[in-house]
Amino acid sequence: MTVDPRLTASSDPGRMTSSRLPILLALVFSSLFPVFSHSNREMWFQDLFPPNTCPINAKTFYGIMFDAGSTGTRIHIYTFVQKSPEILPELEGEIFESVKPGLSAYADQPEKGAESVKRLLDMAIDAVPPHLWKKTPVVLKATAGLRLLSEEKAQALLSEVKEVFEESPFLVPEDSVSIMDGSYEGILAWITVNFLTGQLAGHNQHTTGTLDLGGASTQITFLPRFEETLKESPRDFLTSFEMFNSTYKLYTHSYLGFGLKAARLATLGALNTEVADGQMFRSSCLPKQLEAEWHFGGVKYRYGGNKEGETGFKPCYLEVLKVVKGKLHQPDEIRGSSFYAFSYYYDRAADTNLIDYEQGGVLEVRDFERKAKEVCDNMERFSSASPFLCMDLTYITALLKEGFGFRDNTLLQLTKKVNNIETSWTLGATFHLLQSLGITY
Ligand SMILES: Nc1nc2c(ncn2[C@@H]2O[C@H](COP(=O)(O)OP(=O)(O)O)[C@@H](O)[C@H]2O)c(=O)[nH]1
Ligand SMILES: [Ca+2]
Repeated sequence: MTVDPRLTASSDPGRMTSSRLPILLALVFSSLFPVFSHSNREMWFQDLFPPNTCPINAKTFYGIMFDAGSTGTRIHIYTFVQKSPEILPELEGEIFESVKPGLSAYADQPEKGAESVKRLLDMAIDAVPPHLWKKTPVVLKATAGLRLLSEEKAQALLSEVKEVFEESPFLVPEDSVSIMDGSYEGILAWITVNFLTGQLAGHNQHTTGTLDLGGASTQITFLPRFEETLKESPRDFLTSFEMFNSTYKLYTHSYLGFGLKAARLATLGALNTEVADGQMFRSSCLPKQLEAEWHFGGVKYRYGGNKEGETGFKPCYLEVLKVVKGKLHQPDEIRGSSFYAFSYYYDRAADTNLIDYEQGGVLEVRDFERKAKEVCDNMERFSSASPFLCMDLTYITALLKEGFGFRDNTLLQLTKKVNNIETSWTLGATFHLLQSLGITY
């Protein structure tokens, strides 16, 4: 088990990152927790402090959310602070840590998988003060990696994790360990991003759509502005979701098997096939002389370059096109909009210096294509980073253009953190959890 440096490099593991969004949170919590309790536990030394600064009145509460992704497991420990009964709570910060590989890699050793969760949960023991353990909910939601496993193997992993939770001192709600429905993954990430950018406060909302590219699945979510989109979209792509006293009618879909790593297998012709012993999968998107092995979802694959045949962007694009062309719904409305994009969109853009690793940045769709051409047509120069770099960039280009139907000049805001909080569905999920438990002081 190793710590994923890309996820932790900027997140300063184990240390609290602070993000105060008082006005926004005031609005959020007033609707999240409509019955607001006004405590009157007065202390003799309250008079020594100016109003609202008395430390004894500051109440802190926590929410622990695990993201069991296909490539790694992550813990997000959120802290909320209510400084006085008169002021509404603030999102104080997040502690974030991750481990690799993901739970699905332990399909045949569920106890070992649960152990990786336990190690992360130990961080929460240190982060949350003992007197709040019992009031702090802990939840794990698994995504595409577990969706792709057999029901039996997935359940074995989930029940081992449940045991770890039950042995912990935290509050374990019903259904605390589960596989999340793909549509929630998109909705909750959309809630996180639009909450962190302040778009969910007030009525004049200019929300932004979100694009998440995981290892095994990919999500697109936005708030449709045109009647046409509502009429033309498949019914199961439209979901009503209530949060912060508003109802959002969102367009969202999770495409299973279209995550970056699943797409590698699909391009190699190895997805959903019985892999024969010693079978070799070749692609024009890989360096000519390459021959190697790759483990994904508990299966070993042998792959390599087109020794004799063509390599480079053109043949690679044609290969990748087969994976996406005609497979995704293309809502007209998104062609002219801009989107927030994170996860592997961010990682690959940062790997190739299209954006700064810490700051992120704004790109056009065509920037990914330009970079894909540069890498694929000079494979020797780039293959030391990852032999899959050409395939990944070409897939991202094809997914955006031919899959979703974005224009060359569609703007993508590549973001890993907003106000020091990870742009992950986990914050949206924590709001939902706190709302359902009615946790408030
Ligand atoms: N910065 C950041 N990146 C994340 C987080 N969660 C997942 N990722 C990224 O998501 C990608 C992997 O997707 P993963 O969640 O394992 O696969 P999925 O199960 O298909 O969604 C990688 O690019 C990770 O860096 C997070 O909380 N913060
Ligand atoms: Ca994910």
